[in-house]
Amino acid sequence: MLEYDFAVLHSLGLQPASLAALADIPEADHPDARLARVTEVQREGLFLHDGRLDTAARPLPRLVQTLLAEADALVVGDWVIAERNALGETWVSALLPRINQLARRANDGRRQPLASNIDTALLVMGLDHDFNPRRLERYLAFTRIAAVAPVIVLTKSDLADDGAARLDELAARLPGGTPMLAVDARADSAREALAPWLGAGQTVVLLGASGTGKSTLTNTLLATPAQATGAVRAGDSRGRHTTVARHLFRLPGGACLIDTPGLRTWRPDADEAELTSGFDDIQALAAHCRYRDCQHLEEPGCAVRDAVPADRLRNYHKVMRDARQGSLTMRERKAQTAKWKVISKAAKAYGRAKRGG
Ligand SMILES: Nc1nc2c(ncn2[C@@H]2O[C@H](COP(=O)(O)OP(=O)(O)OP(=O)(O)O)[C@@H](O)[C@H]2O)c(=O)[nH]1
Ligand SMILES: [Zn+2]
Repeated sequence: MLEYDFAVLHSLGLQPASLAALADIPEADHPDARLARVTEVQREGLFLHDGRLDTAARPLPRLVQTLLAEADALVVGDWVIAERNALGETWVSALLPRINQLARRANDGRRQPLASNIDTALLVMGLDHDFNPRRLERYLAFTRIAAVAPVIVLTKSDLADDGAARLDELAARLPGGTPMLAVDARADSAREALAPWLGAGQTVVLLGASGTGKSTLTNTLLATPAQATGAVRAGDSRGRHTTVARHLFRLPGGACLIDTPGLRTWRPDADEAELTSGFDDIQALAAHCRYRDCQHLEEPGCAVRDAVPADRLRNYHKVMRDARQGSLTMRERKAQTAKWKVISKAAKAYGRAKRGG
């Protein structure tokens, strides 16, 4: 059985639940096997961290195939079993079951896994002109489906005159219980406000539209209080982010921050039924609609339409439309692939016939 130092791996975000399946993974029995976390994924290879060392590695082809069969792939945040061979190469042989995962549906309908094993998603939105409760509502539904705990982070509190009113508006509109805070993303106080979710071994992601302050917040979180004083920091704040260009990196307080292209603004990989479960008030009311397949549009006897605020219902319909569009292109793509298979078979047969004749 594979040996590991839990304290060291925990500092990289390992949770006991990830280890539950270890006994069932044959690769873990290999004498050279060790546990590591995927910190970056590139086209050809990836980077792993084992709590002490950063190593370039590649997944074994059979692992790639197994995952591919389920439209899956290794992502940043995964816990894996890796082995170093006599040539000094590191190969990933197995993937530990994920606690959760954020995946998105690309425009062509393909599923694109993005990041895994996340404790908290910081949903970032500006209190300035970017303020958009509907978008936040969708993000909340998405994180709920992915089983990732959300925290709403409203940036640019220093720029908003009516910040308090907007906070009240959100509190009235959104399901209760979601932590919500307003910050100036540039200030040390933002780091202090987020401290409860940034303890050692916690893994967080930042989700939000462009320009909402994710990079600014990242730089603030990366700065230790001593560094964060004076003009020095203001000058190199951008540079600091780029020099730590790992997609999973550790914050001074010991949390892991995943920042991966494509994760920042994201359309989830979920079907209509799953998305409905993200709007649990609508789901509960739908049981009382006259028609089982009620879309909550014009149908008579709809229990949802009267009870749910119009704006929230419109938002729900938008999410459903997007989901349907995604699955449509998915079907089209499958049809396309099937057609290509037939064509290439025909082409091969034609080639054989020609060579034969
Ligand atoms: N005054 C003020 N400005 C902020 C705050 N947060 C971000 N900004 C500014 O808003 C602009 C955009 O912030 P970024 O951090 O680059 O936004 P982003 O979310 O990383 O944007 P993308 O990289 O496009 O995804 C920058 O000029 C920041 O300085 C804030 O809390 N207060
Ligand atoms: Zn209905």
